[in-house]
Amino acid sequence: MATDVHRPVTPSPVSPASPDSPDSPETTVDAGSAVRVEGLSRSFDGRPVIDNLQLDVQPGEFVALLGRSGCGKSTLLRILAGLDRDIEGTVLVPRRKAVAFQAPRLMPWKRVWRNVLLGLPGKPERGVAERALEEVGLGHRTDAWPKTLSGGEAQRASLARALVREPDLLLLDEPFGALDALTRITAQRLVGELWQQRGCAVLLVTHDVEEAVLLADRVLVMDDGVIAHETRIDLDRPRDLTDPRFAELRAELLNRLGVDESSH
Ligand SMILES: Nc1ncnc2c1ncn2[C@@H]1O[C@H](COP(=O)(O)OP(=O)(O)OP(=O)(O)O)[C@@H](O)[C@H]1O
Repeated sequence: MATDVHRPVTPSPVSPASPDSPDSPETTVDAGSAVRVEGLSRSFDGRPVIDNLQLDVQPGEFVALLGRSGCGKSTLLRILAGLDRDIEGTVLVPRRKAVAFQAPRLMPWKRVWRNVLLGLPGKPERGVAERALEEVGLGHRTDAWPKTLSGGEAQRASLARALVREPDLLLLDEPFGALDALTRITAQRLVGELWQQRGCAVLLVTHDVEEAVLLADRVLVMDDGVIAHETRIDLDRPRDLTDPRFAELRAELLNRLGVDESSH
């Protein structure tokens, strides 16, 4: 079980008053959490999108985040990634974190391996990128230009770029959203395997209830600016989509999301 794999986590705060800094007095969260969010609020133009939200993610835990469009999932993810600091409340995350978005965001003028190393501190060697690309099954495209990659390959390159950071927390914002159904299944399987091998915590934002039940230890539903519901996925891995319990959990979550299954 991946939850047995616990990496040491050095939580670091993300807040307006204290950007990532080991000296911050807010670095007092116990190392038993990969993410700790307390009283988080974020407004846009006076309209609260996140409103006094609490969240805890354990080291090595795979958490999926569902919620209707516009409920604030990506906003929460961006805050956890440290990309949005205009917040109230406390956010503690490990220093080693990485994010992958729905759009792979590769620099077209850099070869794939250089994209993978982009933004890494120091002078990482090509071999670091090669190993990560091998891990995601893209070793044969190390020297390719991004524009020659398929959608699925570009998404793998984006994942490799996240993995070279050796994250304790991997933040995924609908990483499979733009992929065709078959490529998506392969990519989901890959993420599940990488997570089990790496033992990092994952927070996956998705619209796909089945994907959430397939991959996550725990599925959260966001509504009205808070985590309104959570479902623990008590299924062994690898998960069997034909298991009646799988269907039950899927139905429960669809119900929470206000989706009528009969019209699905
Ligand atoms: N920079 C911004 N300025 C103003 N409003 C914003 C900004 N970013 C997000 N919002 C608003 O905040 C709300 C939440 O957006 P967010 O992208 O977090 O939703 P989401 O749940 O990820 O949606 P989706 O599932 O459609 O991707 C939306 O109403 C959006 O318009």
